[in-house]
Amino acid sequence: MEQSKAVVAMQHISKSFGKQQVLKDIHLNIQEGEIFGLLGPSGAGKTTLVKQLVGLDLPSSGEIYLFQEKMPALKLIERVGYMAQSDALYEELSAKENLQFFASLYGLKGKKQQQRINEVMEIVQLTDHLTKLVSNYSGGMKRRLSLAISLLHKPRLLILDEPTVGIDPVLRKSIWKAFDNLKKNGTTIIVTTHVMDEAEKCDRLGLMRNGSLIAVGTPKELKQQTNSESIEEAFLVYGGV
Ligand SMILES: Nc1ncnc2c1ncn2[C@@H]1O[C@H](COP(=O)(O)OP(=O)(O)OP(=O)(O)O)[C@@H](O)[C@H]1O
Repeated sequence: MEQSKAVVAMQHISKSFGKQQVLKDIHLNIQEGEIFGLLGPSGAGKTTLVKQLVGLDLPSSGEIYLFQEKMPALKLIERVGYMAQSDALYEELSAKENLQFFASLYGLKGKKQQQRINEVMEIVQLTDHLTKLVSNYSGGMKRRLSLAISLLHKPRLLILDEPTVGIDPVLRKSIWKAFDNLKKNGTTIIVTTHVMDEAEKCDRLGLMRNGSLIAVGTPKELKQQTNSESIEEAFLVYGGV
């Protein structure tokens, strides 16, 4: 795959915490407008990998380029939207106040801010709960609010760590529809997931196990190469289980 135009290029990324090597020589390019899924069991290193991508942590070795610029680079922040695995919300504030706070960090003010807040809340179907205190939100609602916040500044690259945990299948479907719409506008999306039906919706998947990327390909390719009926089965074949 062509590296020069890649939105994300990871070269020989390794990460250790003390003696534990958590990422092992990861090499991966992701192109503009792709929905790329990172799939792997708990502890495989998915969160650690996306943290290196957004610059929340530095790899022990290797290089990361976003939009052909070497990370870490502060100016890339405005092009990247990140939704962490645990919600970083102000519980004592309303959803609207949370959105206003994050929007102002991105320099969104006045009418434009209000308009964008309405747009992102519509995407996640929380419009009717705009003024509710976050402490009164359900777990799934908090996930959706976090997603709305990550969309506020219209990032070109969206990195989502298990965005649909605690969200029921109907809403999950509508959120994936929103991802498809963002993709159509050229947004690149990286999503970590445990959910197999979500994995099937990705353009390409990276299968992670024990800190290594053991296979990369479209869901169809991964199944064909392993003679598998499902991604789950393909994963087990690649993992040698
Ligand atoms: N700050 C840290 N210090 C020490 N070890 C860490 C740290 N962060 C992650 N690890 C270790 O790195 C390994 C990978 O963790 P990571 O959270 O990346 O996995 P994951 O694939 O995202 O798992 P899950 O699906 O459960 O979120 C685990 O063994 C974890 O304990």
